[in-house]
Amino acid sequence: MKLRTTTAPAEPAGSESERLLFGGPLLYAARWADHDKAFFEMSLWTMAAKMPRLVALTVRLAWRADRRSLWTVGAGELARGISQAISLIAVNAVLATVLAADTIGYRVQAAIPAMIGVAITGIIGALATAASTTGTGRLEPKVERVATEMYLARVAGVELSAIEDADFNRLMDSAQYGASAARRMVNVCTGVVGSLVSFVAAAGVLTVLHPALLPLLILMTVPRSWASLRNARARYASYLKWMQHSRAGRLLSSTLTRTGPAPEIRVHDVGPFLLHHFRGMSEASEAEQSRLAASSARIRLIASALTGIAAALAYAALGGLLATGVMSLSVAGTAVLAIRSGGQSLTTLVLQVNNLYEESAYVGDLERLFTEATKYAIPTGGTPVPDDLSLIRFENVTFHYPEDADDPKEADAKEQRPALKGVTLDIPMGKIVALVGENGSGKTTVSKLLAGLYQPDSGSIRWDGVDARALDRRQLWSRIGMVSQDFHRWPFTCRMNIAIGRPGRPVDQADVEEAAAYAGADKVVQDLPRGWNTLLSKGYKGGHQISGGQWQRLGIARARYRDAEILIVDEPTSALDAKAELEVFEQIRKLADGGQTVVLITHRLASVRHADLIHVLDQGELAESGTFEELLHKPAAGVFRELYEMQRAQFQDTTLPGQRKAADAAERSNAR
Ligand SMILES: Nc1ncnc2c1ncn2[C@@H]1O[C@H](COP(=O)(O)OP(=O)(O)OP(=O)(O)O)[C@@H](O)[C@H]1O
Repeated sequence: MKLRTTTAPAEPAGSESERLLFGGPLLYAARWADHDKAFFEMSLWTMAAKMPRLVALTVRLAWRADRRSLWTVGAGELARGISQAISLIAVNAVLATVLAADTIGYRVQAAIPAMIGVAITGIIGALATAASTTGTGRLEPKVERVATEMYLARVAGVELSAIEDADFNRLMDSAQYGASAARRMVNVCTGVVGSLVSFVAAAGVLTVLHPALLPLLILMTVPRSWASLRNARARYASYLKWMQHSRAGRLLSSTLTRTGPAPEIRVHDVGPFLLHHFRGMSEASEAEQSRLAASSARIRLIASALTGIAAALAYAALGGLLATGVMSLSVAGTAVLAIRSGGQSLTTLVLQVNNLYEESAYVGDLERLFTEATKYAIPTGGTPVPDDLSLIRFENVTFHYPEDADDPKEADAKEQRPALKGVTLDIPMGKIVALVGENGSGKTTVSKLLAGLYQPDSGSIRWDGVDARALDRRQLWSRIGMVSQDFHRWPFTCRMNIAIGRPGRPVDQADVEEAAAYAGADKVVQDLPRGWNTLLSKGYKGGHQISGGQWQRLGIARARYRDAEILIVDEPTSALDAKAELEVFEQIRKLADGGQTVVLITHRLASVRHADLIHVLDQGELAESGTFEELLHKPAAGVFRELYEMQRAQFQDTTLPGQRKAADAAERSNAR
């Protein structure tokens, strides 16, 4: 049985702003893209089969978050339903006594115990509802927190290759809504349990009163249930269709309020332009909202008319039963009450089940992320890293970056070039090893493989003969400090930006200051308004911004503070002034004197003069290796010498004030 026969919503044509700014209907990875089709093609049975698992996941999350509150909610809902059933039976007793053939005084007196029963069950029902509401209120934020923590822990524990994988990325994107959906599911599940218990209570009472009444109750609720299902599905279909559009609208508004683009928005006067398109995109989705509201009103109107007809049928049947003497007046009165309360419960139940399904799609993504994250999880344990390490060797290492699987046709058409191909090189401990080569030659890739962030496709990286794949990865990382090209600028205090190099230990101010002095970051701190406590993020109160070169000094200080055996520095001086650059290279040289291994990636070839070993990479392959002198004085000029000559020529061409280039002078004398 299909819930709906129509297919998934067609691709949106896109608003004018969307076309102008984003080149047509947006190509973002839609977080619903994976399950929109599933939703629309899903039969009621598949849907019913899938839901218990997702409800169980939510219950497990709730159990983990706060089992006491979970018990409270369960017991509260059960008590509410039971009190409702007893209340109906008591009402029946009251009516039977009041309508019996006797004096009014006697009848009222006789009905008092049943009336007390109605009052007590009412009080119990109210208390149970209050307990359930309090429990749900306590559970909801905790479930969201537990689900978010699990999500974050799983994501933090996967390999870097998974984080860069397009499919996993899409899953991370959609699953991030799973935690808030799990929170809402707690409420919805409570609603389902509550309305189910209420419905069962009313249906039970009705069946006892007369078996023919139950189908009448169901008949009365069918139109309203149909309408609510239909409207919810229309809302959802519209949501799918317009999701990327709304996301783009939010992108525009957030761009206007973020600090990063703020200078350009002002200088280039982009504000009114963005506002104009924000309005354009909002108006397009407002039109969709109006269409939805009108269609929903229409459906409700039809449902109300059908409910009216069904109610008339039900009451006519009730009248028939009364007229034929099959049912007494008191039973008919109770039946009316039971039909009303059962009808309400059933409508709520259908609505809540519908909500449950909507939310469970998001929770399903969260569940899928948990499964996928386990597949890509960084292995725990392994061979201990040798204590007195003497050599790391890359043996015939070939490596491709994970491909973007978005367009397999494109991927097939263009055989991906490996980032590294058959690279064999040595990194002796306690030395300075430089990696040089042109842009894209594979230097950073070598450093990332060395740091255990990726594993080679073929070949191996051996730490004193042990394949790095077998090593305990956490231990391996504890030996490595890294200042990558795009090292993170933490939006924390200046002190924390250095101390985060050793996050597992308490902050040691003396070590922080030593590391800062080492990297020349002490001068940066002196100029900060609140010294070490200055928050290095402009968007917050007291936040302060520092220059790219100042950040770089902090990055180097952070790696120094980490005090790891192997320090990888990728373009450490790109943002430094000439004086600071000389200082940093001098400090790096001293590190090796102290026994630390430094793997230095740089384009400034003059700076690798003091390296013990230079590896030159060219298009992912090792072109040559040697010391600075060896590489410059090879009989046949290699890549290194070529690059070095080019850099040297740039400086020789530079004319200082009061000097004239030789060529210039020759030209002028010729002209004379
Ligand atoms: N995360 C990544 N995903 C896919 N390809 C990548 C990734 N990082 C680098 N590459 C590709 O791998 C190749 C080697 O890049 P790598 O960053 O190692 O070069 P590099 O020598 O460090 O360059 P540069 O001097 O510009 O920093 C390049 O072709 C690059 O496009």
